[in-house]
Amino acid sequence: MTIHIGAEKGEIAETVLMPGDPYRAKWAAETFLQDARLVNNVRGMLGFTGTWKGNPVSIQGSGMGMPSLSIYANELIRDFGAKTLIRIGSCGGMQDSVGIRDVILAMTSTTLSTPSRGILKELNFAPCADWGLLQAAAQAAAAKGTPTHIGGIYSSDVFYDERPDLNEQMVRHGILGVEMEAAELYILAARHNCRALAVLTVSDHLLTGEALPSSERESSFGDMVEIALQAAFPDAD
Ligand SMILES: O=P(O)(O)O[C@H]1O[C@H](CO)[C@@H](O)[C@H]1O
Ligand SMILES: O=c1cc[nH]c(=O)[nH]1
Repeated sequence: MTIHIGAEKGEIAETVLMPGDPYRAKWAAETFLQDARLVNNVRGMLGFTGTWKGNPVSIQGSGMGMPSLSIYANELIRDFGAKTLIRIGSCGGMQDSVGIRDVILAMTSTTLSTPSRGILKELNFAPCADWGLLQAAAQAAAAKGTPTHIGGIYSSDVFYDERPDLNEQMVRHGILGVEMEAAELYILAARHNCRALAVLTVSDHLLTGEALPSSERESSFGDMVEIALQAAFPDAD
């Protein structure tokens, strides 16, 4: 048990999927896991543990933004022994070629800052996904036929952005989408010798203004969850 996660030692699996939305955690656990049970409800940041094709899996909400993600990822890694952390998030599309409901696999993430800036100082550290997870997720997405894009994303500290010039530069430099957690997840995984990946579903589009309602962001992104599970356990059948 930690300050933010009420599970007992051993109740969290080594593989953890991390949506920002705790209700997406509940939906994903109830939809995709066998024998899923609630292991955390501190602050309503729901966490569940069950199995997928016989493999233990936890699904723990991270909250929104890198400071919140950092709390949960730190405790999952340092106190509960998590080794593989896969974000299952929503994002805003930033390229014409990226459509609503498409999946983005984040190879790397650009930021203005992260909670790790205090220790990285002047370094422009390049947060990157675990190659094995990325490769397995790409294969899983191709096998499903899900429209999928692989490349760089932008992890922003703000949802309501007042710097359109920054978004313009992201678009110009080929960034596929914007979300708010992946960069710090990748940095923490690197620091603690864990594996991390962000599998994202495009919920809205910065260029077209299209947007899905919150109900769909909570419980309709099944391809993303299956791709994440298959990436974690590529040999499962
Ligand atoms: O849908 P989730 O996983 O929360 O991800 C995205 O949605 C939230 C903003 O609405 C931010 O957390 C952003 O990263
Ligand atoms: O962080 C996010 C998530 C979804 N859509 C956005 O525009 N930003």
